[in-house]
Amino acid sequence: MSHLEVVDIRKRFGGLEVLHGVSMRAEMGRVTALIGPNGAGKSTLANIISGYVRADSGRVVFAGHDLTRKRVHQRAALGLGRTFQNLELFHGMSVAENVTLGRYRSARLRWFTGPGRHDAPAVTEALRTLTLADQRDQDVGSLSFGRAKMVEPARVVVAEPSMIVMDEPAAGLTSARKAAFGHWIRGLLSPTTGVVLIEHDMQLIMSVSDYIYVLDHGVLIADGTPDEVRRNDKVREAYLGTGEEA
Ligand SMILES: Nc1ncnc2c1ncn2[C@@H]1O[C@H](COP(=O)(O)OP(=O)(O)OP(=O)(O)O)[C@@H](O)[C@H]1O
Repeated sequence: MSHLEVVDIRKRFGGLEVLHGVSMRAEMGRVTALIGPNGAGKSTLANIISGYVRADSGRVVFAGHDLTRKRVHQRAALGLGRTFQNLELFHGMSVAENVTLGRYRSARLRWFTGPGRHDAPAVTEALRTLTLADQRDQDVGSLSFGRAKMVEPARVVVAEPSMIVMDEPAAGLTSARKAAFGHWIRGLLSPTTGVVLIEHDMQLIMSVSDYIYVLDHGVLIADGTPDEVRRNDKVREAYLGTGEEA
């Protein structure tokens, strides 16, 4: 009952049909990846799951709740977390302050976190596991790109979500940082926590994912284990068309 499911989602922006009836399912304790060439509709689907964009039709169901008509904060309160493709950090505030803001996204936790509680155990733990502990009091604006990229996932996990949708969290990272981040993602998993990962880096995807959905031009062209997807001819074709290898 506690999985995330999207059922027959359709979305059109003006004359452009971006999602043509997409269905997928993400289980707790697993990394479920959503991959596909540029413009395939991955971020649009993430926005529909988290409530930033409304689908034209179809349903989003999480932990037995129909989220389709629920607002972003209601979805967050039910345990749905989301990282964004573009860094949305508050310059002029410290790393710890930026991360602490994530606690306020969750109505469930609001009572436990007063202003100035940058030392909440969840904040300290997120900073430690994402190697930001030494930078906790620095202005986020002074961080290197690689470290700044870790602030958003830290901000999301401190809300203690049970399903975390990550939109290209590793884009632009060095391969060493990507590998460490993949390890961190696996460490998030538990019987009550799952991850949906949108990512272009095939090495990262193949190493961290339990199950993969492949979207191309708004249509799911394949799904399966990393091995099944790697061997799929339609997937190879979609990626070879963009010059990338599956
Ligand atoms: N708000 C919008 N208005 C109009 N068109 C949009 C809007 N958002 C997305 N699109 C279009 O929808 C299509 C899918 O975009 P989307 O960002 O979901 O793809 P994506 O798979 O996440 O791509 P990428 O991997 O490049 O991030 C693209 O053609 C994009 O231009």
